[in-house]
Amino acid sequence: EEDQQFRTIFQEIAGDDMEITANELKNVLNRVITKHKELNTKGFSLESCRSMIALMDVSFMDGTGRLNLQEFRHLWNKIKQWQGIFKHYNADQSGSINSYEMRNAVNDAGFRLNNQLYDIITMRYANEGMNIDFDSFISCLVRLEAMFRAFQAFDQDGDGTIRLSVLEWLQLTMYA
Ligand SMILES: O=C(O)/C(S)=C/c1c[nH]c2cc(Br)ccc12
Ligand SMILES: [Ca+2]
Repeated sequence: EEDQQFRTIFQEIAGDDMEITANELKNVLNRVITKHKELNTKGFSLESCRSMIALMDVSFMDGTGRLNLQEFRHLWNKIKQWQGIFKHYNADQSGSINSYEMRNAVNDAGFRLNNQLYDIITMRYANEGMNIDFDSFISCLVRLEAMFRAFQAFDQDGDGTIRLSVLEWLQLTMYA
């Protein structure tokens, strides 16, 4: 039942081609965002939406440049889960969280990183005040989760290491 409802939403956004483009994703995410004033964000840029689609492509191994139902459902459920974590740390409704809260939020999202990675995330996603706004927060977690999934997809024997030629490496890093 809930799945049918979701399929209907997807169909409405995707249109007859049954695939969601970056522009369609931007429209639907920003429409939802306007209903959540406490997120205090201007919404996702087209560039962030392109990146989210590429990351779903990479982690679902189907480079279509658009979201099919499976990819959209995964992304939608992840954003829904992660926005809840963001709201928990955005108690003052400032619309951003600091690097210490980010470390806890990343942990709450189920990721176990090392100090160097937390610093890298702050450097890459925080603003000059060392705070991370909602869209940066979501963009960071979408990338983190997609890169974990892509590694697991490459690590067939599960030994924790992967072998990539330079061109395979470039395909991954240039697209995602
Ligand atoms: O506050 C809630 O109960 C829900 S269901 C929030 C959201 C559920 N999906 C979302 C996507 C974006 Br973008 C922003 C907020 C939400
Ligand atoms: Ca795709």
